[in-house]
Amino acid sequence: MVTHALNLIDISLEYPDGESSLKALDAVDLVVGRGEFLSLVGPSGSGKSSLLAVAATLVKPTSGLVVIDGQDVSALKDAERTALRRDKVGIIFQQPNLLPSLTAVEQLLIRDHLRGKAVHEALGKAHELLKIVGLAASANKRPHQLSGGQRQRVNVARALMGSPTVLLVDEPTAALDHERSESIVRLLRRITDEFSTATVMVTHDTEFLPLTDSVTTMRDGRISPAALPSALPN
Ligand SMILES: Nc1ncnc2c1ncn2[C@@H]1O[C@H](COP(=O)(O)OP(=O)(O)OP(=O)(O)O)[C@@H](O)[C@H]1O
Repeated sequence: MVTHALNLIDISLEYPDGESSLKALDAVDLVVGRGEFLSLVGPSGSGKSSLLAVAATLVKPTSGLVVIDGQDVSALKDAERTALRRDKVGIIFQQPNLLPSLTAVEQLLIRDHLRGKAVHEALGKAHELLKIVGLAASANKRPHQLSGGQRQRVNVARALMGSPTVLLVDEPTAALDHERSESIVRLLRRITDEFSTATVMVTHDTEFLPLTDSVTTMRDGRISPAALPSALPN
């Protein structure tokens, strides 16, 4: 049996809303394999960020299964889920959220440092990743010395430090101009190919969709039927 990197099965997510509840996700199924780059589009409020949060194991679904690398996340204790997230999931948010006082390479090392791991082990990897994202010459620069696009590249490199199987990306180009946006999406394409990550990118930039392998459309908390292959014209 093929194990998919990310498998969401019949996921529903309800948020309390006064007396009743709001269904942010409604019976969503999603499968992403290693080396696959999927883009997630849909109107504001359709559930894209909620879906990423559930896939990232940051939010527990009301019902349904999240399976990462063959492991059913709902069966895990809190500490085990945190460990799975750390080891298997890379998350790239819209805003890089870099620490102002740290250099680019230190941004990549801080996680291992906080976990009490010897930083010298990670140093080689951090420099290698900065090279991959095109920042070899900027390893010792602090965020204010970097452009918006360069900061987002540090963000991408940082997400790769844990060698994730699943890479979840929430609107990585929202704060960037056209040229920098395209180069970030091209970088995510290259990373997906080179590291065989299962990459899911929420985006409003429809012009970059051809750089991804497939497009999934959400509407009112559901995967829109138009995005299903069976609904496409023959
Ligand atoms: N923490 C929360 N508590 C209550 N309702 C929420 C919460 N987060 C999201 N929602 C609601 O869930 C629905 C889906 O929101 P979500 O942020 O997932 O949509 P989205 O497609 O990512 O939107 P956008 O493109 O604007 O970021 C919306 O109706 C939203 O108001």
